[in-house]
Amino acid sequence: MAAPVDNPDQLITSSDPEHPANLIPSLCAKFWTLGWVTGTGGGCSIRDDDLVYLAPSGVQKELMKPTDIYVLSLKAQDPSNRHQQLQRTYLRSPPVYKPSQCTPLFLAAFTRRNAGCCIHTHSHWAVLVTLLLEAKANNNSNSSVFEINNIEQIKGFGRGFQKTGNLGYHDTLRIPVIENTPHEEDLTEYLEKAMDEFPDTYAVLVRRHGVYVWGDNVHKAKTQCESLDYLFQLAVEMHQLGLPWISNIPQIAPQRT
Ligand SMILES: CSC[C@@H](O)[C@@H](O)C(=O)COP(=O)(O)O
Ligand SMILES: [Zn+2]
Repeated sequence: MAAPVDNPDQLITSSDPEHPANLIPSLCAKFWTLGWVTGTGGGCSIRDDDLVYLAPSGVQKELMKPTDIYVLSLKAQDPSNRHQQLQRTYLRSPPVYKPSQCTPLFLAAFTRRNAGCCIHTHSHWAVLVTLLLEAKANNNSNSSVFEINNIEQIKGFGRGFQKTGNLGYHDTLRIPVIENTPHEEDLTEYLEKAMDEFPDTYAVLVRRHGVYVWGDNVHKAKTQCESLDYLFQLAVEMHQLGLPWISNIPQIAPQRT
């Protein structure tokens, strides 16, 4: 169990706009304008070394203040109890809320991938891609993975956990899809299974729900989430035009004189 902090509010008080307690509200306000966290859905969590900063549950994510933020110690969590968030201990809790239902999913990204930030969106494009995959499955294709290649924005993704560099233009980006569950925290075991099966993925789609995207730090989580949303929108529009997501186009050798 983490030692109690003398003044818990110190953990969320800073004039630095990059402090997680300031950054979570400002990022969520930006994400709201993109339709990623409207109607209280979606959210974002940041890890700074051992400290994890989390939003409350069921609040308008774009109107949050630093004083609404929860803080917990990662190493103080009981791994056998990580899905039962009512028994989780927090270093700092706001007086009137419950912590986000997404907490165990964010913690999975922090503990299993050493992520520094995890974003959950309810983006229409993410949901539509999972619906298209579901519809395609009726035509005998695999509905549990989204695949796309030969699109420039794929270069916005890291190669994978503990690997250096980014994917290349001709690489295939693969994002696993898990089925939705009535309660958000029950997604955790399926998200963890998808992480095991796709060790290099930085995202997991949730059917008819949205997507979880993480990165080594806030910058990487945000830019990967933006790249992914761009690709999901493109994929939906490609489908409407009858264009395939996977194409076998020839690699052009660079002409250097
Ligand atoms: C519109 S309710 C959405 C929630 O059930 C959940 O999916 C979600 O993304 C946000 O959960 P929250 O507990 O408010 O952080
Ligand atoms: Zn959600």
